[in-house]
Order: sequence, then structure tokens, then C-alpha cells
Amino acid sequence: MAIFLRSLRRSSPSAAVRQLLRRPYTGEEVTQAREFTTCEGSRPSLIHKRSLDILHDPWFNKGTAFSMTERDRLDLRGLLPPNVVSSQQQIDRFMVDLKRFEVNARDGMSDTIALAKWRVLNRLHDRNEVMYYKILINNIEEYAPIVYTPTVGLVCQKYSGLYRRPRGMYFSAADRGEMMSMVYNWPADQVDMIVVTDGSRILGLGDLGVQGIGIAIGKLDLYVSAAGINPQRVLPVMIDVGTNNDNLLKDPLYLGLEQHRLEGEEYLSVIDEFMEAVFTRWPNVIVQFEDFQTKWAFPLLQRYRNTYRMFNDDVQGTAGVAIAGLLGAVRAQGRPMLDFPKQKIVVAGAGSAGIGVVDAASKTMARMLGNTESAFQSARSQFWIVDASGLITENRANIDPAVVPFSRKQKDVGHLGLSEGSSLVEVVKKVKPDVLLGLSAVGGLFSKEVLEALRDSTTCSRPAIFAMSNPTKNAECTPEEAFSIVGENVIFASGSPFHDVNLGDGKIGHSNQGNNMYLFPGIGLGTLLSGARVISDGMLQAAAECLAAYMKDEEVHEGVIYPPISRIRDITKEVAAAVVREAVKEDLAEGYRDMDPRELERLNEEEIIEYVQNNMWSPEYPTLVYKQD
Ligand SMILES: NC(=O)C1=CN([C@@H]2O[C@H](COP(=O)(O)OP(=O)(O)OC[C@H]3O[C@@H](n4cnc5c(N)ncnc54)[C@H](O)[C@@H]3O)[C@@H](O)[C@H]2O)C=CC1
Ligand SMILES: CC(=O)C(=O)O
Ligand SMILES: [Mg+2]
Repeated sequence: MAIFLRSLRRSSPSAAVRQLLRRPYTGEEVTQAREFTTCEGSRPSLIHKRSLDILHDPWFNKGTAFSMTERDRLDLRGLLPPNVVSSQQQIDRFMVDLKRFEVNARDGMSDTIALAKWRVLNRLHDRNEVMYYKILINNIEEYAPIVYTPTVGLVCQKYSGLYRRPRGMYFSAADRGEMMSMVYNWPADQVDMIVVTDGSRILGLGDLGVQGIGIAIGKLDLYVSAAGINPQRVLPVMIDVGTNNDNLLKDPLYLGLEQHRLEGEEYLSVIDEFMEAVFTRWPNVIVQFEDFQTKWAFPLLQRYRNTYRMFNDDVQGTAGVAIAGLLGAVRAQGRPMLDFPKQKIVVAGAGSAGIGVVDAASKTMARMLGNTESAFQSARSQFWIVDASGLITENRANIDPAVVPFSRKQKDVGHLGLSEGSSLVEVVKKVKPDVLLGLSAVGGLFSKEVLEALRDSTTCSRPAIFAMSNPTKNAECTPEEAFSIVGENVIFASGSPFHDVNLGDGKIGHSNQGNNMYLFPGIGLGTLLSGARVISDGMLQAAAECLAAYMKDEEVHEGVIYPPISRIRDITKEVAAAVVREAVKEDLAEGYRDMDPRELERLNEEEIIEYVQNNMWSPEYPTLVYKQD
């Protein structure tokens, strides 16, 4: 201790840093400041701690400045972002962030309050998890938009500046060959849920590199608050294989690997090594893939889904939520759900989310039509997909293999006056759709012209608009635009939350939040409690059907097709129970803890719900008792 205190007294800020602290901060200084010498040589401090205990100890913590050898020596590898920075760079980052915050506060930027709330909540998360989750659960409507979309998007964009304490694990391209041992640096012997991202497509914000860890943290906040997964058993993970975002590569604050993304076999070998490592240490863990760019989302899902307990939230979670909403829209039209295969659906966006939705929704239609080859054909013909290059037909050059089954035949669109590359507005005019669904990440794509085309062409009594892209500024349109242009009868859902619209005369235009948050927590919890070895299509379908059936007829007729977020814990419990039931039915359930598969099989519907409920963690302080090692 004495040695440590002596070294602390000696390490007062250098003159250069003192000068820097007194002056207003400019971007240029960041690079200049990197060259200042700050560290005096000092004798080593003896410590009796390892791993996270060091990072949580303000006397010893150096954060991102721990060198690679120290990280290895002190079991810190993987617990910090991969970029090792100097103590001066740490100060630079802090100062830039502080000054930015001051400027934003002075100029009153609208995002500032949301970011300030995030900081306050994040600090509480660092100090006291029970209190944090209690506040989150009790005020989920107010704080989900802070810890989740839209604010989490902003947080990811600014993460290198906002970064204070580490949360989760980082596996980087530089850790190849080390992951199997690094995984033991995580202090928990039991991990139930991992959310992993490679940061390549965070919400609709593109490649945010290592900063994408924020989305894994936000998703896991919902796992804890909605699904009651114990916060001590969740692990956010960032796989840093580089970034192709040149602004980040140029940013002196950037905390990730300063290289372009690995590609091909090199990329796959990193993800393979990560999967092997986590399933070796925690064989029962469930891994949710989040916000991987489309070119990897589908191949990775196919690569792992029959071997590991994993799913892709953007492909499979989004699909289920969209199916539930589409079925809700049919009900809102006053038609039976079995009329779903008659809906004409124009989808803007052919990425992981858009194609995930079309694939699953067309399978649901085909099932309703009898699951024959012609049923599949007929189901696929209900969808028109438009991407950045317009309508996708068989004549599309270099088409993604995942999109091929949904490309339209020229002979089927020619008679409508459409062809390869037709614009969204032309497609809407000619197809006269019942539903317009956006997963394009392009804010305002459903322009006045597109919405007027929908209004003027559709024959549907209650057309539906799903502006599902995130965060808020990427929504294809706002509810105000939808209700004012298309009409008061429209069904509206968006990925990020919007307020309901006052239509006058006491009428309300309901703004639903169509977000995979209504399914992924229940899919994870149901998989955990059933002990299913893999996550089958049937389990995902059961989750979607449960969500679709959750809303009452009166609600649906009013245009409310998804539950309010205040009911997320209840819907998650129901979804989890549906997933457990399906896993048992498909003979995939291997049980969980004391609940063996035979006993699980004997439970009736209510008992399964009770079983789920009893296994959901609630934020209450436990009694603590000291036990010597
Ligand atoms: N509400 C929800 O639960 C979810 C929403 N999303 C959102 O979906 C969006 C897309 O995600 P991914 O499919 O993974 O991204 P992606 O980047 O792979 O796909 C975007 C697609 O939109 C197309 N596009 C771009 N400009 C267009 C235009 N002008 N007209 C029509 N299409 C256009 C692109 O060609 C591409 O096919 C993101 O904003 C994401 O936040 C994703 C998952 C869940
Ligand atoms: C909600 C979500 O998963 C996304 O926008 O990517
Ligand atoms: Mg996502």
C-alpha cells in the first residue's frame, strides 16, 4: 500500500496536461497531445487481485492503458477493448467527450438529454445492478428508449468517447489462438445468454466496429428486464475483426482494432474459434447473433444453427415480430387470420431483416395453404421486394443467393408494367398492396409520393405500414405522415417508438412498436428453460404465433397490433412458455436444472407458464453471508 501511495503522489498531471485542461479543447490537440510524455518510471505496485477485480478497483485500474503483457499477466485479456492506448490518449478521450457534452448542453441538441440519461443509468448499472434493473423494469416505457433503440444507436456511435468502465468481453482478430483460455477470464461460472455482434451493421447506422458492443449490452438489458434472465449470467460480446468505417479508423479516440475487416476464411476462423471457446466453457449457453451485416448473417446462421444453441435476432426474431404484426393487420381488417395468404405485401429492403421476414412470412402463408409446392409458389408470389436498385426480378445481376427464391419472374410482373429495377413508387402504384413494409434503413423512404400511391391504389379497407428501420431517424415514415396521407384507418408500426397521433374528435392513431424486442427475450428464455439443444423453426414459429394471439380483438380493431412495452415482461413469459411447449413437442427439450425432460412433458399449459414465471429473476436484494474460500 505504501508503495502504491508513494507512486500516486508522484503521478500528478504533467504541465502539458495541466495546460490542456485549462484551455478549450479542439480536435487537433488530440493528435498533438498523443506525443506528450506523461508516465514517469515507477516501481511496481504489488497487488493481490486479478481480472475484473482490478478493473473495478480505482487504485489499480488503468483501463484501456493496460499493455498486452499486463493483460495476459493479470487475466485481463478480453475484458477490455483491443486497442491499447497511452494514459495521455485516455485523457484525450475523456476531455473530448467532456467538451462535446458541454457544447451539446449549451447548444441544446435534442440528443443531449437522452445521452445524459444514458450516462446516469450506466453509472448506476456499474454501481448496483439490482437497483438499476428495478428502475428499468418499473419504468420500462420511459427507459427502454434510452438503453435500447433509439438512444443505444447514438451511444454506439459515440462509444469510444463515452467508454468508462468495461462491460462484457472483447474477442479480436489479434486474439486468434487465445480464445479458449481467454474465455476463462470472465468471472462467472454460469452464463445463460450471450449477445454477440461484430459491429458490422448496428441498427441502421452501418459499420460501427468495436463500438457496436453497445447494442449487445442494450439487448441484454432487455433479457434481464423482460425475460428475467439473471444479470450475473449474461455476457455481451464484441468480436472485433476490424472496421471498414474509415471515419472510425481515422478517429484518434477509436478503441477497436485499427485495420480493415477480415474477410472470407480468416473471418470465419475467428467466429468459429469464439463459438468453440464459449460452448466449451459454458455448454448450455445460448448465443444470440446481433447486427451482423447481411453477407455474414445468413451464412453464419446456417453454419451454426444445427450444432449450437444459437439464433440470429435480425433474421429470425424480426421475422416473427413481423409475422405477428401482419396477422394482426389481417385481423384489424376484420378478416380471419386464414386470409393472410391473400395479402399483397411490398417489402422495401432485401437485407438480413427484409429477407428474413419474407422467408418466414411466406412459409407461414404456405403452411396455411397446405405446405405443397404450389402453396409455396403461391405464397412467394404475394411478395414484391424492392431494394436500393429497385424491384428485384430474375434479371437482377449478382443477386444474393438468399434473395433468389423471392425474385419475381419477368412474366409475372411484365403484365403490370413492371420490370427489373422498377421504383418503389411504381411498384406500389401497380401492385396495389395491402401492406408496405420497410426494412431498408433509409429514413423517409416512404415519401409523400409513395404514401399517396398507396392511398390511391390500395383496395384494402385498412392498409398497413410497417416502418421498421432503426433508430428513429431511419424510420421509413412517421405515424403522422402515415395517418395524414394514407388515412385514419391505416395500421402503423415502427421499429423505434413514436407517440400515438391525435386524429381529432377524440380519435387516436395508434403507433405500434414493431421491434424484435417482443420476441428475442422469450425465445432465449424458452430455449433456456426447455433445455432445447438447438432452436428450431417450429420454436420460432410458436413464438410468433403466441405474440400474434396475445392481442385481444378489441385492441386489434383499434389498430393496436403489438402490446405496449409496459407489458413486455408478461408477453415474454407467454412467448417463453410457447417456446418450451414446442421444444417438448418436437422432442428437443432436455430439461433445465431440476426439471428433467419427462417431468417437463407432463406439465400442462398453466404449469408451464408457472414454471417460466418461477424461473424469472426479479430485482430484489438477496441476503449476503460471508464465506471463506
Ligand atoms: N424493427 C426491428 O425489429 C428490426 C429492424 N431492423 C432494421 O432493418 C434495417 C435493415 O437491416 P438489414 O436488413 O440487416 O440491413 P441491410 O443493410 O443488409 O439491408 C438494407 C436493405 O435496404 C435496401 N435499400 C437501401 N436503400 C433502399 C432504397 N432507397 N429503397 C429500397 N431499399 C433500399 C438495401 O439495398 C438492402 O437490401 C436496419 O435499419 C435495422 O435497424 C433490423 C432488425 C430488426
Ligand atoms: C432492432 C434490431 O435488432 C435492429 O434494428 O437491428
Ligand atoms: Mg439488430
